[in-house]
Amino acid sequence: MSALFRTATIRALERECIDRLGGGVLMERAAEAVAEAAARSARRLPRATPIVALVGPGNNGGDALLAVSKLRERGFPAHALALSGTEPSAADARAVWHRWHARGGAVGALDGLPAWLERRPLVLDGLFGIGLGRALEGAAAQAVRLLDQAPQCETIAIDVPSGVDADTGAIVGGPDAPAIRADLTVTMIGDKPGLHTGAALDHAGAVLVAGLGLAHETAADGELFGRALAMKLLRPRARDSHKGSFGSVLVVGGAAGTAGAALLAARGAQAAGAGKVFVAAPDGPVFDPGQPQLMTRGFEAGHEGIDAICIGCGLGRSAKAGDALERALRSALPLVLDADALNLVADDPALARQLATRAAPTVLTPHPLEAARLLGVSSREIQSDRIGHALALAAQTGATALIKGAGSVMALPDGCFSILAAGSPALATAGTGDVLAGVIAALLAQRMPAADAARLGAWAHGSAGELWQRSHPSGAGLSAAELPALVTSALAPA
Ligand SMILES: NC(=O)C1=CN([C@@H]2O[C@H](COP(=O)(O)OP(=O)(O)OC[C@H]3O[C@@H](n4cnc5c(N)ncnc54)[C@H](OP(=O)(O)O)[C@@H]3O)[C@@H](O)[C@H]2O)[C@@H](O)CC1
Ligand SMILES: Nc1ncnc2c1ncn2[C@@H]1O[C@H](COP(=O)(O)OP(=O)(O)O)[C@@H](O)[C@H]1O
Ligand SMILES: [K+]
Repeated sequence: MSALFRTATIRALERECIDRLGGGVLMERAAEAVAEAAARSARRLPRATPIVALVGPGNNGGDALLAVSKLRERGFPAHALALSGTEPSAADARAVWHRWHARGGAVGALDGLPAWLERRPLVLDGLFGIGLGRALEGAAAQAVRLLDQAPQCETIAIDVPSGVDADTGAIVGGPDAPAIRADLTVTMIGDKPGLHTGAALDHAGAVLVAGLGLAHETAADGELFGRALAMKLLRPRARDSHKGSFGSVLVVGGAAGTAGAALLAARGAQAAGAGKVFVAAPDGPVFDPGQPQLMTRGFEAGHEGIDAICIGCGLGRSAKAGDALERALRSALPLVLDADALNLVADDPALARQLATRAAPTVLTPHPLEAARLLGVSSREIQSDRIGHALALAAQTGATALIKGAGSVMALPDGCFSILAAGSPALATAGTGDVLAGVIAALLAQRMPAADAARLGAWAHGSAGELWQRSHPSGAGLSAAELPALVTSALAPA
């Protein structure tokens, strides 16, 4: 499934369903999905592994308590530890709470968790879901810290790992605030953007969507772009083709000291299938001894014969660089703006105006700090809402905006967004972004629309990182120069 739903949409779907079916039905289904997932995990774990559910004050806690009840009916040793000893205020959770107590069920206090952790339980996190309104504190925060020190305990988060914002993927209260680290998140009704980008990637684990019987694909707010969608965009190379069929990319960048950045972009362009690749560098021609087919162009030369421009990698911020950017923005060619091209735009309102009025396809590929400069905020603010800021950047510039980093986000000026479901921390090394800029330019040169080029390019790049990590499990040591060959593999039709 690829549809992503914001909390407000989930709430609307939930209300619609409750109006139709009455309260309690969705919680029944949600708890069944959690119990099923927990039973599957428990069967893999040593016999008699206890299951301990952390029960919060809202309906997330209701899901957890009802799941415990269902697991006990199936014979599993499941137990509940509640954040509060008083009945929940949320109606559905309160009904579950009363039924549980009426049947003589016991609920322990959350401060009993340390004794349970000695028995390596399977933990169900039902502290908070989409109703989390502020940072975890008190006993809930303490429980999360204890679990962090017990990584050997498998954890299943109910709906959202407690502490994670379901819309943004940021930790509520900031990067150092407490949040559950789950092995699996069973998320209700539909998938959530906040499970797939930024900090959430270290908290959600695998994501299992429990649709609860609601049909709602048309209500989606965004898209999770993975292999299935990527494969649909791939076209086989025509047999009757020649190098002119696949477009010519001009890479503008590679000033003295950072020539490699432009050469990496050029390698990326070639790896993604460009017919011809040219490099124009401000301080004289640059060469890639391993890639003799790359051609050079004078820095001031025009754009004749070029189908897409990739500008900014190692470009520097000289007056000459600014002039080249002005010429590229003025051209009617598809354009990728990366690195110093983005910094130049951030510093110069005239260039920013030119970008905003550009009609030809334009893709911006900022990392969070570059995005921050363009939007006049801090990179911490960008990371606190990567999707919101990608949308703001697309709206401000009229371009396709790709905010890179774990769970890259692509946004369009019309308000659509995609999260790229591919990537690896192996890519966190200098020069990998240059390769990506070249890859996207090559797809543009092959006449792919900007949104498709950005999504497919970023997906292939992320998948290349994953491919590398498969044979290098530590994820350390990838050199950007190795990446293009892996991008080519990722772009192979299934
Ligand atoms: N209704 C249904 O049928 C279905 C519901 N579903 C389930 O319901 C979940 C949503 O339930 P929910 O709206 O009750 O919110 P939830 O996340 O449990 O927390 C809200 C409570 O926490 C409190 N609170 C918040 N932050 C806090 C903090 N930092 N520290 C302390 N307290 C804090 C807040 O109190 P307040 O902010 O008012 O003080 C309130 O009491 C959803 O994620 C899914 O699991 C689905 O299964 C589908 C079917
Ligand atoms: N932890 C990570 N997880 C996934 N992708 C990452 C991670 N860190 C970096 N990347 C990817 O690596 C690339 C780095 O680009 P960038 O920061 O522009 O580097 P450079 O300018 O050195 O080329 C981006 O595509 C980014 O998405
Ligand atoms: K939870």
